[in-house]
Amino acid sequence: MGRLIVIEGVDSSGKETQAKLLYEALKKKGSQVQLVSFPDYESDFCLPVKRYLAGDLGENPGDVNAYAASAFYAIDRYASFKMKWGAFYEEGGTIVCDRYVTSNIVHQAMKIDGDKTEFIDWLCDFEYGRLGLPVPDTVIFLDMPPQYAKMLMANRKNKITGEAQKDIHEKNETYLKAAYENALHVCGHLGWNRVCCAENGKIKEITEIHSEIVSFLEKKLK
Ligand SMILES: Nc1ncnc2c1ncn2[C@@H]1O[C@H](COP(=O)(O)OP(=O)(O)OP(=O)(O)O)[C@@H](O)[C@H]1O
Ligand SMILES: Cc1cn([C@H]2C[C@H](O)[C@@H](COP(=O)(O)O)O2)c(=O)[nH]c1=O
Repeated sequence: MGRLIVIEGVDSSGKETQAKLLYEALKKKGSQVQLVSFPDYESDFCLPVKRYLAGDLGENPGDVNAYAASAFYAIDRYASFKMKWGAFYEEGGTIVCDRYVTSNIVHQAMKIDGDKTEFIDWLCDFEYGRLGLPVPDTVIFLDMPPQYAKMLMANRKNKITGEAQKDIHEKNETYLKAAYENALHVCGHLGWNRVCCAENGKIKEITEIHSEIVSFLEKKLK
């Protein structure tokens, strides 16, 4: 088996940026490494996710319950594993993943009122246990508080349509704040590795965050 490193965080926290930099750094060091990203918008298996995010099942994220929405994302993930990176991982390759099952834990578990343990247990059993997706070796949580993520999101294009329009999660500030609060909670609870992305009232430089991730991994993988 290989190694699975997940970069997690709320919307526009810098995951894609940091996952790419980490992938390039590992490749430069000679690792056998593949960069993977979820949702896999290029895949046909992603259609239910795209339609959910476009609001075809309701404009409010809560219009699709946590179990149904998680299943959409899980199908997309399963297809990606089978078709794009499972064999590489099983032969010992390193996967750097921009979002993973952990995104369902951040963005779907928050739809459950009160204690989320039962849902998270169900989800982990479903995706890791029943679907057979690998459990991450390391989850790096980019802690970008919502006020800063909002600034980074402002000028970005929609990843599905390439236009300015936001998806149903991105345009719902209440949802984004609740997702962040839930992320902080599960990060502590599930032993994810938190990297602070803002300090003294401003967002840290991309290179500074990257260096922190690299030095953390160097210590962990020693
Ligand atoms: N530390 C940073 N400082 C300034 N700009 C940043 C920083 N990190 C990322 N950005 C910029 O913010 C935007 C969002 O970054 P990125 O796409 O990496 O986030 P993301 O978490 O992958 O987003 P999404 O949740 O939509 O997948 C991009 O335009 C990126 O260049
Ligand atoms: C993989 C995955 C994602 N989500 C959520 C998180 C975001 O709000 C959207 C789309 O992601 P993007 O990176 O901003 O394009 O979907 C989720 O709820 N569950 C998942 O497994």
